Amino acid sequence: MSVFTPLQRDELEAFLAPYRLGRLRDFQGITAGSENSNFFVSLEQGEYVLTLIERGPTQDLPFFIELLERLHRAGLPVPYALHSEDGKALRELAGKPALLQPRLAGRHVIEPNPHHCAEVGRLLARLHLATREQILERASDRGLDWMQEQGPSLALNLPEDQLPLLRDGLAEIAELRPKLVALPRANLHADLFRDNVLFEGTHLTGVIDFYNACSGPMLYDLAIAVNDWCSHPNGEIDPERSEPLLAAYSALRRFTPAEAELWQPMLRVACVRFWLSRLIAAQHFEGTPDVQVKDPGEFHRLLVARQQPASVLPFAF
Ligand SMILES: Nc1ncnc2c1ncn2[C@@H]1O[C@H](COP(=O)(O)OP(=O)(O)O)[C@@H](O)[C@H]1O
Ligand SMILES: N[C@@H](CCOP(=O)(O)O)C(=O)O
Repeated sequence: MSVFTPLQRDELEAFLAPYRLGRLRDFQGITAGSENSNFFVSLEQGEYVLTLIERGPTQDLPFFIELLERLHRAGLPVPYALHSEDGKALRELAGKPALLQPRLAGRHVIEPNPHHCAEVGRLLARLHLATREQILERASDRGLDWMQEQGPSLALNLPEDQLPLLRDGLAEIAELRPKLVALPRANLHADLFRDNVLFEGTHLTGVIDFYNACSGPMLYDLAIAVNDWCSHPNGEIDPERSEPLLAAYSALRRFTPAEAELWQPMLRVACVRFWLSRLIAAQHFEGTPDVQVKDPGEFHRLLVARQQPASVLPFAF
């Protein structure tokens, strides 16, 4: 999104003082993103990102802080909350929960090639391996139950010809639910889209926006990533990108036969999840200045394409 909560220089200076990072040189709101208000903050001692949390239950913020701290300690290129001089990682600014994090280098890649995709596969495997032995439990607030709750009312506003697809998607989720939740679990990013990853060349330098992170089946993270990183504009999966992503992942963690069996349905579950959340965002924010609204139709196209077998999980090697 965008900046939902504008900041004045003097209130920002007062907020930053306890980090002891020198004087404020400059700051600017970040227009990318869709959930929170983010600002690039330039201080004498370096470059930072300030996030004001705009959505979601604030009782979950310690989860995000602990997860990122753990991933940072495991050597993953993630932001993590800096502590002020009185030891606080989570503070408040303009009435919102606020975090100050180091600014990661790199840029978003809009048209990824097979090398970028392999990096994304490796990163996901590292994230899962770093957490699966000691999972920090958090149910997604946009998980399977949420889809079943939201789907029917959102369906009411869909064009007639899109309805059956959503209805069938929700029915499949209900039917497969016991199998999906029994898949191998870890902590998930659960939103690993291109606009949440930074690259320098083909080297992955940062993963951001962990506010959908949760515990759940690792395969779901793969499905979310493949849908976004490896799809043609018509929604079909491009094997030249999906195969390197899945191969790089499985070189670090082998897929199980149950994961291979559920791969196609999981790709559809991930389509339904983001189709619904984009429909909600479009309802709330369409036409609002400075707010980026992503096209729900993209996930309709992807879900249409995922009705045919789309890609194979390399579980055998
Ligand atoms: N730690 C960071 N380092 C560098 N850039 C960042 C960092 N955090 C956020 N950004 C920038 O801010 C933008 C929005 O951040 P994001 O977390 O995706 O927002 P939202 O929570 O609103 O979806 C990103 O696209 C990226 O350009
Ligand atoms: N990356 C998603 C937006 C994040 O999902 P949300 O449920 O937190 O809005 C997208 O591209 O739709």
